[in-house]
Amino acid sequence: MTSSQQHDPRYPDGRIRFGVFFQGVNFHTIWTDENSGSQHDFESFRRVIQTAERGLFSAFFLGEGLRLREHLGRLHDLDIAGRPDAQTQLAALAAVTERIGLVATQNTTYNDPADLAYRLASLDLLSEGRAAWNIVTTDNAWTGANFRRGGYLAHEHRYERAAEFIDAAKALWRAWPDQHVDVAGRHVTFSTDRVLPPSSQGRPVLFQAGDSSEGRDFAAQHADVIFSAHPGLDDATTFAADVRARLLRFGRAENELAFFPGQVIILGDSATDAAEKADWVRHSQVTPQTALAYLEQIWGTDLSAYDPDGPLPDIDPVQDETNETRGSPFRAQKARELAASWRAISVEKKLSIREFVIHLTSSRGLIGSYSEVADQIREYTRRGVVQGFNISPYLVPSGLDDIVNGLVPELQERGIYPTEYESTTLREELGLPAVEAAGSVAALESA
Ligand SMILES: Cc1cc2nc3c(=O)[nH]c(=O)nc-3n(C[C@H](O)[C@H](O)[C@H](O)COP(=O)(O)O)c2cc1C
Repeated sequence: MTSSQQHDPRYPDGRIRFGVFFQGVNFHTIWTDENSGSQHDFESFRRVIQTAERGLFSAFFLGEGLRLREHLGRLHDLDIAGRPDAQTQLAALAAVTERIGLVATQNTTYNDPADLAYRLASLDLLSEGRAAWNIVTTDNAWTGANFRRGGYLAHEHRYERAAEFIDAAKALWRAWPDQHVDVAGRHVTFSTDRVLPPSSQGRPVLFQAGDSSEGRDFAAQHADVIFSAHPGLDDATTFAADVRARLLRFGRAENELAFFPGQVIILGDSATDAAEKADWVRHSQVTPQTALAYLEQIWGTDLSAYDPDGPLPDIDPVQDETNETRGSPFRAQKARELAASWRAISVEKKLSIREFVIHLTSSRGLIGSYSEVADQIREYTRRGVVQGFNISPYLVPSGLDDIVNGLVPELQERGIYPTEYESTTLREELGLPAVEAAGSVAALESA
């Protein structure tokens, strides 16, 4: 493709789509701001989703965080303090919207496929073809502690189970009107009938979020959309090339999988205005206590005696897994290495604990005036490396207002954003291929 081309020919409509993303457990949303709503109130989510729909967003997307982060008996100060169950919330939101997609993140490690497939099919049917499932394998034992099977699965077994799980769910979704499904795999075993007809989009759209080689293979084999943590232009380009090579290996076309990285967008009337806002956002997200809690995930020990405006701790992490922050994705043996590299960066850049955590967690994002950010987004559509951004608002419920009121019109003027909803189902809205008709496969043989 030459730079004179308007967009990548593999994606003829050349448009970007937006989703709005609520992280599972995080300190991204500034719930402490006086203009923020409550993370329990329907009203917060109603306002966000209706603003997103006014801005023609493709999807409202919930991450899954079934436990709060806890370290040495203390909860993280800015983590959201629990949120209503995803499918209940999305079912309620389906009733106050008409076109926007509804995405629930649900893990394959602790759920059971017949039950989850049924619940997702219910949301899909009741929302008239707007449901999607973001498939994750979830890497921590603390989530497992919520479930009867408990515990934790090693990485390779998580993806082995995920593959059986998705095959079983797809078999159930196809088994209409009157087919019986028997599954007898290593991880998944059940015998049941499908009880619901397919929705107008056939089955829920499948997103996937997992970044390891196994995770990328899983997406290349099974997903319709990959939700990535690679939002920067160059990073997104390298990531897309890697995953497209995998798609070809699994016999799928390069454009059969849409790329939707998470993204942060901070807008201002001028570049300076946006930079000032970004600075305020980052200092609001990373409070002194959050900065210490962030380091405690790696150091594995109480750092409350350290000054957040002083240097990083010169002690080594306590390499005892029982001290790990519950929910931390880091394994203890990597902590010492990571701590040494963080210390080196902070010394080189002369950063205090708090400034270092801000530096580490804020390297991403599209920040600028409305027209600058619209031009940056045009570059993504030219390269064809992302088909959408899953935008995390830093304020709820007002965080999408400037995007919908100011950025969307700029993108529409450039011809790179929809000007209306063109379809009634999420699958069509995202330009994804149709799924095979229900009833086409009798049953899944033992996996
Ligand atoms: C962009 C992105 C978003 C994710 N969101 C969630 C989430 O909301 N809930 C969750 O339990 N795991 C989430 N995960 C983590 C995955 O479940 C997975 O456990 C983790 O990435 C490890 O898998 P991997 O080794 O393939 O990367 C997310 C991962 C990525 C890359």
